[in-house]
Amino acid sequence: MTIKRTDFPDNFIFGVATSSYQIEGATNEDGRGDSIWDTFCREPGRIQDGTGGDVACDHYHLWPQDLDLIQSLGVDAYRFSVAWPRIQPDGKGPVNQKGLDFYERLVDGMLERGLQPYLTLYHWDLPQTLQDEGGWVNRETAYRFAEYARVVAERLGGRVRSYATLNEPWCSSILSYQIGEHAPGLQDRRAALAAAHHLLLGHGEAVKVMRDIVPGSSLGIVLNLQPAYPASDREEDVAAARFADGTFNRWFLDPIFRGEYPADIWDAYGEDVPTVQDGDFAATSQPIDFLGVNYYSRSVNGATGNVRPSESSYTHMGWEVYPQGLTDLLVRINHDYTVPPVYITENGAAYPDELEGGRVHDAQRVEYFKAHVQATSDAVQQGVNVAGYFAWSLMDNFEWAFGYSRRFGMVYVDYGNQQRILKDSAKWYQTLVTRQDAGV
Ligand SMILES: OC[C@@H]1[C@@H](O)[C@H](O)[C@@H](O)c2[nH]c(CCc3ccccc3)c[n+]21
Repeated sequence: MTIKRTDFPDNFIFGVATSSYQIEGATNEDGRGDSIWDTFCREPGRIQDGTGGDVACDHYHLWPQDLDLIQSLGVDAYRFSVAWPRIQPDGKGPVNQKGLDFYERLVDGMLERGLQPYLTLYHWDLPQTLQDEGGWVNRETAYRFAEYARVVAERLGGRVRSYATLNEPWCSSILSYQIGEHAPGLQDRRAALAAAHHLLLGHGEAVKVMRDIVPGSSLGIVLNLQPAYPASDREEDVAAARFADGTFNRWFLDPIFRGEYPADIWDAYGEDVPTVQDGDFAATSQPIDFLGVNYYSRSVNGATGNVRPSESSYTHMGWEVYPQGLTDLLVRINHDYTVPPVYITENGAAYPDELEGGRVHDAQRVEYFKAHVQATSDAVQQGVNVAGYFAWSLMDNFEWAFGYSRRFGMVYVDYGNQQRILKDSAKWYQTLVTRQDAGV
């Protein structure tokens, strides 16, 4: 039975998602300051294809046509992010009015087209000047973030009703300061855990500030959550899965929804645990109006490392296609935590798309979306309050350390001429969200 729009509540939101650094380009235009990703991309070897976000999808100039494209898909909402370095080129102090003007025009463009703006304040493009002072490892950055949030909310508050503070603090801390694959590319677990704490503190401080400026708006945070399954029921495999669940998921869910770090992981981290000051957990765990969940895949954990089930299929990122993991994850967080309405703020897959006669037959991506939209519906049927689903991504874009070598878009981007071409998956999504028979 093919999933249909009517399998969801009438007020369920379907959308598409992007982020500033991945699509905008124009990195030196209208007063924008350097971000840590501009710096990172200039460091040889950091990006697989040696590229950066200087041009990307040239969305900074092509945004009217891109909003037309989004509107043509028939979606209800558009999840985008604001580039902090466009708003405060030095990360603090003077505000760049041209940067605010751009996002004001962009948001007005969404509203004129009947698209609900879902704004993310921080999707990884930290102003370089703040990194020069320690970045998220420096507790002060949390307060600079709250000041930035104030500036954005004061300008856009009358138009935007939904704000996510952070996109994936796990990526902005562990992947960036411990694993080192993302900017600023450090490998220091103590630094990473300090960064994670200050990101969550910044989230809390920003929510506090925004409650007064945009009363009645929906404030939340977006987490990448990855359900962890033991490779077998052997004790050491079960322990490995619990540790993975702890470092990936509970290390962020607990301070937000319980006002504490999980004790098992806190103990495992030993000397590397962050300095927690009085009042920090009151900030990190203050009430929010939604939780954004970015889901792509699961992990299967064994005592000697992750396992790749041979019977599964894998995306171009090497991630297992496992839609059941989305249902399991949503049911689990709904059971283990007192959560507000949940949005799937990102879900999608990269495949090596081929442009053939002006079309892209991305059958695997269509199947991926069908299965995961179905998995979302299954969670709703099991009582989880899921309020929306955003496909990652609207269009192919800069895929961080993979550069342009991975295509996640439901719309193909020919970077040679910046043409946008709807893939079959965009057409499938259009039939789903516009309630036509999803006969495809
Ligand atoms: O990789 C695809 C997308 C990125 O383009 C988005 O900017 C970012 O929000 C995003 N997050 C994830 C999941 C993060 C993850 C990290 C480590 C392991 C598995 C998944 C996938 N994506």
